[in-house]
Amino acid sequence: MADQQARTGEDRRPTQIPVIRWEEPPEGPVLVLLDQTRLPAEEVELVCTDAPALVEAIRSLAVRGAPLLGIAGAYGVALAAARGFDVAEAARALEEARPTAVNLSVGVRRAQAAHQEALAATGDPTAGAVAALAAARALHQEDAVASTRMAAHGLALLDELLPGGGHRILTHCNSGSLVSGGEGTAFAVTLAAHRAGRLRRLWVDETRPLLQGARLTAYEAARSGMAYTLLTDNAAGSLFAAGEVDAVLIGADRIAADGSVANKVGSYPLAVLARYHHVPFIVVAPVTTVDPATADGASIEVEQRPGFEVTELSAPQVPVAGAGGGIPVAPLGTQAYNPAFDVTPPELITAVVTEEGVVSPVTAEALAELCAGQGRTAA
Ligand SMILES: CSC[C@H]1O[C@H](OP(=O)(O)O)[C@H](O)[C@@H]1O
Repeated sequence: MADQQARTGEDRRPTQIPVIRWEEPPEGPVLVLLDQTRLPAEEVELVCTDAPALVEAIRSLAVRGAPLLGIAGAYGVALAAARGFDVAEAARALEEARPTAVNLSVGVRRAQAAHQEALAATGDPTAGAVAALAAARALHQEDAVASTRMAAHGLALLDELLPGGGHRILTHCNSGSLVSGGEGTAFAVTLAAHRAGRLRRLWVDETRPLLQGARLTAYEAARSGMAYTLLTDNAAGSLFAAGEVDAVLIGADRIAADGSVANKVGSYPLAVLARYHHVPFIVVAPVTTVDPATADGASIEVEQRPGFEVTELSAPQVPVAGAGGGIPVAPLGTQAYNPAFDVTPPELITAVVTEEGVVSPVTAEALAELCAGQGRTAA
């Protein structure tokens, strides 16, 4: 059935994509971002010289994905400090740019704390700026290491749950290098399975409305050479019914203290399908995505995005047509419901894979122990 549609990647470029970098040209430090709204058609870089520009890049999803938002937020604080802007104001604006991914505030607060500590110790704004940049670089590097470790833990879990190899993995949204300082979270596990010769196929949900799957995961899968097949979000159910899915792997934007997981909208229905069809549903995320201060799923703020993202098909090269500049696919004036995320309860999650290991079953106690190991508690 699907074999003839299976693609083997045509592009052999490195799988590690330079999504973010700090540069110090003569005119002053800048943050350079790969503009993910232009992918896969164009690889265009954005140059941010201040926090407001970075806030806009975050809001438009030019830079996106929980771990990368944390890294970008930390660099944003460093940029404000290095250019002499109000660091507290920049930190506040960055944290408020998108509410659901906890990593954003974790990254911002880590760089801001480093800045404040150095400034208090020396009274020297340059020392503060240097400390904020060091914190951002450290977070960037830590995330790369975490990505490698999550990939190893995740592959070992797949091999344990699915003996015999030839894994057929379904993923939703995008969780590769485009969300990470390394090769990503859930996608990094599929990459590890591919390199080990144990990935039979990656099923890629297109992930309406912004198509992170079709535009970004397919882009990353093609670069890796793995066999992958794109599908509409609506087609996932029939794949489960046909017995074509061995496991679901997704990322996360915030994991509450009770184990509830906020991830791209469409993740919760996949968890229900996986439970009904007795398929493992695996969340892959760094420990920084676990938020001890958010008690449960109902406490997670789910970002509501503009309706035009649903009522229009947008593409950079499309001349302005609808309110959002895209091609209307609904009558003008149509109201749309557009939550960016949904929440999956812990009882539907087989395991959470982090750089510290696998949590299964997903319990508040196990997550609390994980966070305590990194000195992060609800207080
Ligand atoms: C592994 S973090 C990636 C995570 O972020 C995505 O959201 P967005 O594209 O809106 O930033 C999605 O929830 C992914 O699972």
